[in-house]
Amino acid sequence: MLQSIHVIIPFKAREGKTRLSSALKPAERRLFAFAMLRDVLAAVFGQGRTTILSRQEFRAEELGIDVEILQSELELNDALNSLISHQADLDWPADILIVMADLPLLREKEIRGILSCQGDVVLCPGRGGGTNMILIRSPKFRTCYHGLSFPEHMAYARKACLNFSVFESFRAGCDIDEPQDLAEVLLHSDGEAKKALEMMGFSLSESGRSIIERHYQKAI
Ligand SMILES: Nc1nc2c(ncn2[C@@H]2O[C@H](COP(=O)(O)OP(=O)(O)OP(=O)(O)O)[C@@H](O)[C@H]2O)c(=O)[nH]1
Ligand SMILES: C[C@H](OP(=O)(O)O)C(=O)O
Repeated sequence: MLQSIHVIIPFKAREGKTRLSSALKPAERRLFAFAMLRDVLAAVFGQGRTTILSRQEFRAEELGIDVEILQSELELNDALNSLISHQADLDWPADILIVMADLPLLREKEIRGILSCQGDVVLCPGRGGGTNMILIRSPKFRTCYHGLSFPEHMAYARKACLNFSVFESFRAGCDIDEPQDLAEVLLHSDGEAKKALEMMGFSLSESGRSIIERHYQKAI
């Protein structure tokens, strides 16, 4: 029988996506972060219990989707590892799939893809050495996000004598961190994040000087 899955989506409702500051104002970054979160929620829909692990409180109406929200002021790893420890204390009723909230290119196909991989742990690398998704089947695993987390997660699994595999995917590997990443949203997605960028005046460039350009700055 297939093990059930508990999807956990870490999210910062405020002060997030600061690396986009040169392209988006604070209110635009918040709007865009919520739009990317909606795209991720659409990709994981139907896979199992889903929890948004939010650093800050936010009104469910702002998201506009009925989903469990767990607010924790703990740092990312402390919050996640507390949830993993709790799952272990409950004799592991479900595997845990951690999916970052800044993956707007994600589709159900990538979620099915990581779930089909073997191993006590399945790691999905992001660009620049990060880890965009982690499927955890063992209560012995703990996260070590930030910096070069992908090699650090592999090292952790080895040290804990856990079998791990790597799920490589263009879409799942495309986390939106820097202004140049915004082009990927316009090029490869049709979801809420793309609509948000277009509403804010972004489009693919016809000039060839840059991939995207901004025709206007609509007050939001
Ligand atoms: N719950 C929670 N989520 C976090 C935390 N830090 C990052 N995240 C989320 O994890 C995902 C990937 O993290 P980052 O790419 O570093 O996101 P970020 O911190 O908003 O980006 P920068 O400010 O540009 O570093 C994003 O969806 C964030 O919302 C945290 O401390 N707590
Ligand atoms: C959370 C962090 O995201 P990044 O800062 O690499 O985008 C990571 O993947 O370790």
